[in-house]
Amino acid sequence: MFVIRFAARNFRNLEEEEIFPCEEVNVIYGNNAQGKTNLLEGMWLFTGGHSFRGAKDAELPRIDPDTGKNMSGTALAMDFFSEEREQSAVLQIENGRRSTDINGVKKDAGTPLVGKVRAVIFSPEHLLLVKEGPARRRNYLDTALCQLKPSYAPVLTAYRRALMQRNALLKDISKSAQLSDTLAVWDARIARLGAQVIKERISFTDRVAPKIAGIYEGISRGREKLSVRYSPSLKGGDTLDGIEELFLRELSRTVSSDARTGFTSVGPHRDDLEIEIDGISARSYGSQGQQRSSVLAMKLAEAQILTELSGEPPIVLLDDVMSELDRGRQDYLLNHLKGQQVFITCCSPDTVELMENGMRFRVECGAVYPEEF
Ligand SMILES: Nc1ncnc2c1ncn2[C@@H]1O[C@H](COP(=O)(O)OP(=O)(O)OP(=O)(O)O)[C@@H](O)[C@H]1O
Repeated sequence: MFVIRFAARNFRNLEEEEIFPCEEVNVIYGNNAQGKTNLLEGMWLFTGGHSFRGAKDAELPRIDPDTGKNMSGTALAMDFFSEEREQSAVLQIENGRRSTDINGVKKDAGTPLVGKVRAVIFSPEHLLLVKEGPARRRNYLDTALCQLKPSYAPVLTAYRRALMQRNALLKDISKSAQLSDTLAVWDARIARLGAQVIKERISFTDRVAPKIAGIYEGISRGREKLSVRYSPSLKGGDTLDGIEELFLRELSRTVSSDARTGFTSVGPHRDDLEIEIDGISARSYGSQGQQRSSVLAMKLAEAQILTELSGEPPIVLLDDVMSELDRGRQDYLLNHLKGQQVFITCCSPDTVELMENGMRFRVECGAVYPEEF
C-alpha cells in the first residue's frame, strides 16, 4: 500500500498542511522541533493505534499560541492505495475522542481504522528493544505473532491469566499449606498453554531470523553478521508435548523456591530473544550504530512479514533513524529499500544529499515545503 495524499489541520504544530509523497523514499528534514515527527505521528494514527510517542489523544490538537488552549477542528486526512483501489480516510480528534470517515462511512470511534492502513514504525524509543531487558523483546515477538496468527492472542492471554492465578496461589500457600493440592490444576494449565506460546515463538523466530540477518547484512554492507535466536528459560524439548512435559517437571522442581518468592520462575514469561552481532551480544557490546542497525533490521523484517501476511507492503515510518549511522548505512536506507513506501525524518541536509531518487520535504515551524531535486 502507499499514501497518495496526507493532510493535517490543527494537529500538533501543523496548522494546515498537505503533502503528496512519492511511492518510494520520502525524506522529511529540518532542524529540531519543527514538526517532522508530528507528521509521522499523524500518519501512524491511521493504523488505528495510539501515538507511538505514548501521547494521549487530548495532547494532539494544536495548542492556540494566544490562549494556550487546545484548538478545535483537529483533523487528519489520508488518500491511499490499498487492496487494488484508491481509498480515503479522515480522522477527527475532538475533546480527546476520535471519529472517522472511511471511504464515506462515518463512525464515532478510531477503531474502524485498524487493518485499513498498515504501517511499521521505528522511533528512537525502539532502541530499547536491544538496549533494555528481555520484556521488550518478548513483546516484539508477541505483537508480531498476534498480527500474524489471530489464534495466538487468546492463548497468550489465557497463559498470562493462568500465571497470575498460580502466582496468587503461591503467595497463599505460604499461609495455608493445604492449598498446594490446587496448584497441580494450574501447573497443568500453565504447562499446556505455555508450551504453545513457546512453540509459536520459536517458529516465528525461525521465520523472521533469516529476514533480519539479510536486512542487517545489507545495512552493514556485508561487513557484519546479525543473528537472532529464541532463548527459552526451559532448555530442551522440541515438540509441543515435549515442551509441556519439561515445563511440568520444572514447575514441580522449582515449587518450593517459587512458594517462597510468590513468583513462577520458569516459563515463556522469562524467555528472551538473543541478538548477536558477529557472535557477541548486541546489547552488551554493540556500538550505538550497531544497536540502531539491529533494531532497524528487526523493524524492516516485521514489514516483510506483514507483506507476506496481507499481500501488500505496509508503509515504513523511520523517525530520527539516521543519527549515529555512517554514510554507508544511511545510503542503504535512502537508496536500497525497494518495493515499499518509506518516510524518513532527519535533521542534516548533508544526509538528504545522499538521496538518489524519491522526494524530500523541508519542515520549518510546522510548515512543510516539498523540494525539487
Ligand atoms: N499540541 C501541540 N500544539 C502545538 N505545538 C505542539 C504540540 N505538540 C507539540 N508541539 C510542538 O511541536 C514541536 C515538536 O515537533 P516534532 O516533535 O515533530 O519535532 P521534530 O521536528 O521531529 O524535532 P526533532 O528533530 O528534535 O525530533 C515542538 O516545537 C512542540 O512545541
